[in-house]
Amino acid sequence: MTEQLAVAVLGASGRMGIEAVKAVEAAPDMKLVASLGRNDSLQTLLDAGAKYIVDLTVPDSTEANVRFAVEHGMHAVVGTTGWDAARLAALRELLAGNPESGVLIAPNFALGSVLASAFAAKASQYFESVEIIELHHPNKVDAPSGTAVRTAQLIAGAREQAGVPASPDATETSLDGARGCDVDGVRVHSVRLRGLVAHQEVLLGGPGEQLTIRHDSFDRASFMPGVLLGLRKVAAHPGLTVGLDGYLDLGL
Ligand SMILES: NC(=O)C1=CN([C@@H]2O[C@H](COP(=O)(O)OP(=O)(O)OC[C@H]3O[C@@H](n4cnc5c(N)ncnc54)[C@H](O)[C@@H]3O)[C@@H](O)[C@H]2O)C=CC1
Ligand SMILES: O=C(O)C1=N[C@H](C(=O)O)C[C@H](O)C1
Repeated sequence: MTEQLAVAVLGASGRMGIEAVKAVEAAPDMKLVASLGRNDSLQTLLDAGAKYIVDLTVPDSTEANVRFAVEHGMHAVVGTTGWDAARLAALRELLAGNPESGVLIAPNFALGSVLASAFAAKASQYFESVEIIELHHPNKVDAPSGTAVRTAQLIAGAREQAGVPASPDATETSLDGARGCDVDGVRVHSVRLRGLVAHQEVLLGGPGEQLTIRHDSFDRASFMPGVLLGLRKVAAHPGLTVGLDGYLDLGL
């Protein structure tokens, strides 16, 4: 039998961390060597012999955690939000000096969500208007969601490449926030509602028609196959990969 992957979960007491601990423990090709909470020292990773980390913490912590992992020769699978362009650029630079390590920053681990974002980007080249509505549980600390930001960036890139002009919008006066926020020219609206987990709709409008591409995560179990896939693939992809689609052959 091949050697088991020595995995540490950071944020292990959180909503996602609890699921990830269970998923790694149940995976025959993995061994959970450490589970870290907010007050645990990163030194624990070295003492436990971790070779892979799964980061499911908070935007304020994730950058330092990944930096530590890379500087100590580990691979990192990261679901935490907050990886803006400046943070990604700093990480790329760090990885250039540590070329053995692989890092996956995955805004969403659910396969359906990854597909929905890719389909939306493709479809957005053929519609005049596009807007995103993301809907989440009310305990979420960041808005808009990382998934919505990523989806908007993919859409903006696809439309720019296809030469599609900005979505029409005649708004002259509005209350603050009424038109959501602007991510690379795409309007994103955030809903926080008790009972929800993680959901997103991309609305695409053309003359006399609308296409809606919707994905729903009803349970955090939906994210676990993607976490395990990321762990199995990350070492074979040194450097930085943004989006689980980087490990999939979507052919879109
Ligand atoms: N990529 C994906 O598919 C998904 C990503 N997320 C993202 O994952 C992150 C976590 O989400 P939840 O589990 O819902 O949040 P949560 O708030 O339930 O859990 C975060 C946990 O991290 C802990 N923590 C904070 N700093 C830490 C540190 N330095 N070391 C270790 N633990 C630390 C907190 O005490 C807390 O227990 C968020 O950024 C969320 O947006 C959530 C769901 C899916
Ligand atoms: O906080 C969450 O719950 C989620 N966070 C990620 C995001 O911000 O996109 C992924 C998923 O939407 C759930």
